[in-house]
Amino acid sequence: MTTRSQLFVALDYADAQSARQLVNQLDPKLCGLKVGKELFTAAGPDFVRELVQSGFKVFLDLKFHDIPNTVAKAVAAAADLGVWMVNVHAMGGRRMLVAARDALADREHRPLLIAVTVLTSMTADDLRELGIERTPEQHVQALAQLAADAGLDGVVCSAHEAESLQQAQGHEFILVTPGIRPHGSEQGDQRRIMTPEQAAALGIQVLVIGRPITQAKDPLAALQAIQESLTASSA
Ligand SMILES: O=C(O)c1cc(=O)[nH]c(=O)n1[C@@H]1O[C@H](COP(=O)(O)O)[C@@H](O)[C@H]1O
Repeated sequence: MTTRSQLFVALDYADAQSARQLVNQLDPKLCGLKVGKELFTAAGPDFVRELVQSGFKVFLDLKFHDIPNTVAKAVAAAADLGVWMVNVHAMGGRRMLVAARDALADREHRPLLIAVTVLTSMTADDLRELGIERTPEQHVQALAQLAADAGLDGVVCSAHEAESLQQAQGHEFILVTPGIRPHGSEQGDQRRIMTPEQAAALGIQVLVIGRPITQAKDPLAALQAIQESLTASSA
């Protein structure tokens, strides 16, 4: 293998000002930035443009899940913001995924298009309650196959599913794994978790980490410590 994993910090802050306090200390060479539902709802597209203009790779994590026409228009609007990656829910189904892919085709700037499979906060029991009898691993596999068939660039999954997905889809298919928890950090609402070192050793392309950095006393030091441990473990 191994692809060097890129670290994306989940900027799950209540407003642009709080996010800026961390971003202003960061260098685009150190990490990418993920803007999710909380910050986007509060700070809007202008803040996303600001991050893009500062040179950061931005993952716009709005997990679009709607009828095909609506999702196609939404991913096109995301592309107009200049983001590096955007995601949709694989559970939106094949026609929605294909509509999203087609909306980005032939664009001068085409963000990577990634499908969320089974949220990293979910367990087999949660799936069963929804009437899904597959294990998370089986359901992730099936949804990843759907995403690959629809021509998407990769999936969001937990690091636990990485090896089986790499076997099924090859190493070009992009794996984005949240639920990353440095040793000793709090699990919170995440369920299918792994340490950054273990996830990086699997050759996962994008590791998403939020609270272990953003809730740390010194977020920059927490991020640097993770980066250093990744460098040390890959040496
Ligand atoms: O698409 C995502 O980014 C995502 C998918 C998923 O299955 N699980 C998941 O945690 N996320 C996001 O990844 C981030 C994880 O943050 P922490 O749990 O604080 O590290 C959050 O912003 C979530 O919204």
